[in-house]
Amino acid sequence: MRPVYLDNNATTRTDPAVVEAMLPFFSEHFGNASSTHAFGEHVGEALKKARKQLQALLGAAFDHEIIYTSGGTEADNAAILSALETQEGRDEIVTTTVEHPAILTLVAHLEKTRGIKVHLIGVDRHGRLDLDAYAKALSPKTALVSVMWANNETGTLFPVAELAEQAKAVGALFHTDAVQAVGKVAIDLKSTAIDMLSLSGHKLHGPKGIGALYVKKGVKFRPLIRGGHQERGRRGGTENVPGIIGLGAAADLALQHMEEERTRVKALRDRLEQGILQRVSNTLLNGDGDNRLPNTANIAFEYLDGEAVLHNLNKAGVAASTGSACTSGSTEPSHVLRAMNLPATALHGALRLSLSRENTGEDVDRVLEALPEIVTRLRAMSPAWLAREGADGAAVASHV
Ligand SMILES: Cc1ncc(COP(=O)(O)O)c(C=O)c1O
Repeated sequence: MRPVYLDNNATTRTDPAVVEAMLPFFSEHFGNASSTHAFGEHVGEALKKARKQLQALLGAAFDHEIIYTSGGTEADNAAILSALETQEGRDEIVTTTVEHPAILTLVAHLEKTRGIKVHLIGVDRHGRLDLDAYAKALSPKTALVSVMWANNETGTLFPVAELAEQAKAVGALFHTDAVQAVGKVAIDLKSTAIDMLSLSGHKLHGPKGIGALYVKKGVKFRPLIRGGHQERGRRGGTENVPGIIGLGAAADLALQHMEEERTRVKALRDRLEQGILQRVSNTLLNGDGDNRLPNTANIAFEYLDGEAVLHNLNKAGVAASTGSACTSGSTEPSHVLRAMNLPATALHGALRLSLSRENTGEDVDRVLEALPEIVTRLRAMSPAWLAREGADGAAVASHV
């Protein structure tokens, strides 16, 4: 049976059209864009086109606002470290408890090694940001605010445009990790106060190992990687030409399909989610019901271990995740779900199903067929579930 892939927030399949666009740049057009001969010139032209394609997806005012990086993690690191250098006299960072480790690991390191004060803003039960705490944390000492556009585990969207306005009012720079949002939601950076934005090719059907940092015109930037004059001196090193061409092609496809795919994928996701919630008892939907990426469903099965559900789903030919790819395999509950204060009964039982434009109604049917039976079987073997049934039975008996 054809495997069903529902782990698109971890990574997506590179679109065949993207691969096709990249291929000539490994062999036929192998030149270095810095070279002045014909081999290099052709590459230079192709890179310019790719930059325009990404600019269009982001709604950036200028194509030189884009700096290519090796992915989302590098873009996040470059943004934070640059802001600390350029924002003289300011030594505080405001971010959230639910960021990706690409942000959280770095800010913890900066706190420890450089004495930077980090304000971690919390979220509520539905993953919504504590806006009062955010407003209170901002001050003339804030160098940078970094708040993700969309959460990788729950898909919850943060109101980044408004948050950026508030940051601007205190003179802080505003960065957003939009790795999960780019290609899935409409973005028009020229109409926002967002100063910097990170993205990653492999989350939007582009290749792995390529990403970008958008830096608004006029915002000072200090390179993370110093070297040659590539990227206008803002990121040294010979360009990953096939990767950049692939990212451009992926951006172009995302823009072409976004409207139509967003509606179709959301309808599939909603049917999947509702189907699970109706068929399986003691399930919790994690994340902001309305304000969410159209492709992400995060559901916790009480009294179960998400890893066991995942393992059984894998055996049924369905690939999904229990949380972020970087932390799966560890038995620790996700930091995002912990920050959301999930009940202890559900904390270990989360399953993330993330769709893409490649999924079909048949994929949804396959999960809806397999999952309820898996949960019933695992619960029948779960001491916690059986103890709960006993406890509920006792409660009903005493009530009667
Ligand atoms: C929200 C978020 N930020 C950053 C990253 C890291 O991106 P990359 O894999 O390109 O380094 C990821 C990838 O999982 C992500 O989901």
